[in-house]
Amino acid sequence: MAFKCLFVFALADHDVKRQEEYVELKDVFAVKVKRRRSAGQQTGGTLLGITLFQCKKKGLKLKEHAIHLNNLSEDHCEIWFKSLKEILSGFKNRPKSLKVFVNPISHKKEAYQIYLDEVAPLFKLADIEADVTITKRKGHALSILKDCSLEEHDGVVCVGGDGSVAEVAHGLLLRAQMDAGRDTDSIFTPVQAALPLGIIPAGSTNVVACSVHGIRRGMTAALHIIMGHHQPVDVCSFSSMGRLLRFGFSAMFGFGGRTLALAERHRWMPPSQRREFALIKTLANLNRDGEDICEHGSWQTRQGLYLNISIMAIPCLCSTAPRGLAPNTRLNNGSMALIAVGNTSRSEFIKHLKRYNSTTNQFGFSFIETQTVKAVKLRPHSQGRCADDVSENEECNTKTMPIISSEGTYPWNIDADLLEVPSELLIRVHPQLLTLFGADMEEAEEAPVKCSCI
Ligand SMILES: Nc1ncnc2c1ncn2[C@@H]1O[C@H](COP(=O)(O)OP(=O)(O)OP(=O)(O)O)[C@@H](O)[C@H]1O
Repeated sequence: MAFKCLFVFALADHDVKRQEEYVELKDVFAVKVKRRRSAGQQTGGTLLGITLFQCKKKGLKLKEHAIHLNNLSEDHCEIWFKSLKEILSGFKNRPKSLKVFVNPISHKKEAYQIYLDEVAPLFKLADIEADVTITKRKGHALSILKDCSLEEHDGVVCVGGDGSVAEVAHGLLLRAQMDAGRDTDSIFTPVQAALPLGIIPAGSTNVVACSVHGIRRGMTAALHIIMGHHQPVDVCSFSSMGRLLRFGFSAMFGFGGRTLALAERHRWMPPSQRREFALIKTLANLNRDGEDICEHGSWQTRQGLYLNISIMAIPCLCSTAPRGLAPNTRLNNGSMALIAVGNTSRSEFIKHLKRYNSTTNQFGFSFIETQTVKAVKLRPHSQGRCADDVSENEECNTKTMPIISSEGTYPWNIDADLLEVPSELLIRVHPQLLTLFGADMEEAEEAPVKCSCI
């Protein structure tokens, strides 16, 4: 639907010229009557015309752009305002009511401020009702999503980092299974989430937001929600002993799981410091886990010593891996990337890690195997493995250190969240199980490859 505007403007030499410009109404998300008011005046004021708010695209960024149409007639402005409002309210997928979860402790504790500064004013402009919960503890969003009435909402929004996004995505999907009467204590076929999920990135890595928006920007994320841009994504389910543990987007076992477990045990440290500490210490104590990996299809089996195993349903873009932790998968190609890093020397492993930051293929090593899979069963083997919190000077002795943690479980890093799993884990991909508010990254231009760390 194209909306034709005629602008008349005065040039510097006072020569008046006419110039025609077009605005497509599908790019407009709000309309307001414009009035001049004195300071403190809440109502009334001198009519100036109407203002259209357009969503403009520049590369991967979305920006708000105001177009003022001057008209001093109350009657004309009222007709225009009402007609435009009616057209805008007819656009499919644009939410009118949202359930919003804000994690106040994400990253530098700035999630609520990001919401207030960058998101809430745009929601207000677009006449979107937002029911905001500031989460009080881990699991708070999940417990609300299990019980609350979702009928009056058109979407759920999470303002936070990957841990928060994973919790809200899991909550939405779990709720859908409960509503559909699925038995999650069995290997079941899950149903899709009832509502789309919007992500306002406010964490430290934001891999889900970056994978679905291409960039980390509150305004872009908010405008994708307001405009109702839908992006279906594949989701994994993680089950052990026939029971669903959770839904998620990515999992790491071995180096990735152990680094997170160690970081979690040093929660008292500032976030970036504890991540760096855990990374260095796990590298220093680098050891190999014995694993069986069965891939789906004809269930191919691999058995051996591995340093790390990653299974990812989405590319997992972030600033430290601008092409993604799993550049060989897509948001909704119905499969997962399995990346198995076999036994090698510490220096070769570090070379592989460093390549995530560069444009060189991080998987171009003889000790790495990548596969495209629909399901994976991973069974860790009880053989020499170091505990991660050996003291700084203590040598790691694989003969005496316990294979599994004191709780008798193996640490998995599932969407940056630590999950202790007692035995074999079954990971299945479920095509397009969740809809996110975001760009179609297949159509979007490639994000520039920049690197900074490791
Ligand atoms: N009020 C709260 N106090 C403590 N933990 C909370 C609270 N609200 C939510 N959480 C939990 O905090 C965890 C981490 O949050 P989040 O992922 O948003 O931040 P982050 O760790 O800084 O970011 P990233 O995961 O991108 O590194 C989540 O698992 C979430 O469940």
